[in-house]
Amino acid sequence: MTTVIKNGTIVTADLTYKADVLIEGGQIIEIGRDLKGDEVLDASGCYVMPGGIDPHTHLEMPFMGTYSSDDFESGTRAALAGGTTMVIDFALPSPGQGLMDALKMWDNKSTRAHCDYSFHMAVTWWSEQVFNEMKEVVDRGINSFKHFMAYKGALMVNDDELFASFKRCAELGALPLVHAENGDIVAEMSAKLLAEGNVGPEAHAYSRPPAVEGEATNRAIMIADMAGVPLYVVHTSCEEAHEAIRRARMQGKRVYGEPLIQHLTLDESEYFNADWDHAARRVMSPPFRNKQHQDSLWAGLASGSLSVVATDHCAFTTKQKRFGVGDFTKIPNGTGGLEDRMPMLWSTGVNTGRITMNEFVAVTSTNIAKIMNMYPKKGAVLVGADADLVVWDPAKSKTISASSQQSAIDYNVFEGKEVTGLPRYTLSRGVVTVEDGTFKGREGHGEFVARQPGTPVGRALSTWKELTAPRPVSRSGIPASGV
Ligand SMILES: NC(=O)NCCC(=O)O
Ligand SMILES: [Zn+2]
Ligand SMILES: [Zn+2]
Repeated sequence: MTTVIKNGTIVTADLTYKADVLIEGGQIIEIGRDLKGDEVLDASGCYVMPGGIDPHTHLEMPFMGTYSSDDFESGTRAALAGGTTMVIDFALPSPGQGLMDALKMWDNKSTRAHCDYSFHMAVTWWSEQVFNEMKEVVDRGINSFKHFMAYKGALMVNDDELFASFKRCAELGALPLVHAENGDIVAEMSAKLLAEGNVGPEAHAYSRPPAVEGEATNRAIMIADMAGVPLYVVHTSCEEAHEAIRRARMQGKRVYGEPLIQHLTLDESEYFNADWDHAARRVMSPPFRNKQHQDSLWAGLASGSLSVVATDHCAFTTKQKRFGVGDFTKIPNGTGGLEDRMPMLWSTGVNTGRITMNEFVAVTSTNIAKIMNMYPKKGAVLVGADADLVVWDPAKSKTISASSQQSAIDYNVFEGKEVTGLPRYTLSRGVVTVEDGTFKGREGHGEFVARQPGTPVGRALSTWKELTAPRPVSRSGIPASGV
């Protein structure tokens, strides 16, 4: 059985051209003019693009005394509805728990996925066991390790642990990721704010100013440089963090920055809303920033100093958010966005001229596939690639509303936003999962995507670090040992 996508314009990270796409066995088998297939999908007036890849989700994650409410079923359903065909979720060992043990838990949760998925492994504590298990994790096809520099007393790791883990990543050809906020300072500022009676959700933003993120981002970059490993900074939200990434990249350091669609399009005024629920629903770390920071992030996407756009989808219901009434530090941190990332970025980025269509494909899919080492299986419209595709109708509009969303939560942080640019079809390995807003996917269709260690960039950096490593100077006459 073959499927052909006809009459569309293919848009990749570097090309825009008219051609049909023929699919068989879940893969693209031919790209050309006047192709024929058993099933025909009409893409007239549409762009045919690699499906989105969200490199940062937390589905059914235990966090702050509860679990995020979207699991692999509702989360990946939401993803496909918005044109995202793959997610990379975080396997999160609790401190003291083995990595392989945590991985088993994530293997179990993910059996319900509608679309393909992969995992990052979090390093939430450090020991010989963690050191050893990192190799087993890599052998299982997980080549990226996340470190929290925030959430003191819970997930946070210190600089010595970061350095040890980053060096291990370098040895294994893996990529370290960081949540870059100075957790010590956040803890102290939070305690002071609470003591002064600043208990509402707005105090969450006061407790995590841009300097907290800029400092940690710069520190992580320098530690990664000393460990000789590339670095991926998740949810880059402000100029201070972007500035550290930009400077590092201009110095030749291999650093990637990941803004979220939330930080690009929503600002700190949300926290000053008179409705407690409205503000608390938007509590996430780092918090939303002002317009100047948003402009910085957009400029980073246009200039290439920031590499990808994610969601950090970690959705809590209003009831869960209310755990923090009277104490903002107890509001579960996180927001949703899986269904809205692609339409929101297209509407606020491509339709406004802030980024091109090709840049859109790069930051939502292709760059992610390359950085995470699964290109061109994912993130490409090429013969042999998986047929994870979105047929994108640039004229189709809707108003975002919780009442019509796939996510399990009872609100949407983008409520009321008008978007123009939506999927006509979303295909997961050749199977139509969404057609004109109707979900047709199948629970359990999603497969784990193994990612090998050793990206070209990681290998180049290792070669350079080895070439420039400190070496003893050989001198005649004086024995090196001093004897
Ligand atoms: N970002 C956030 O507030 N929640 C999810 C966990 C994390 O990524 O820090
Ligand atoms: Zn984080
Ligand atoms: Zn996250």
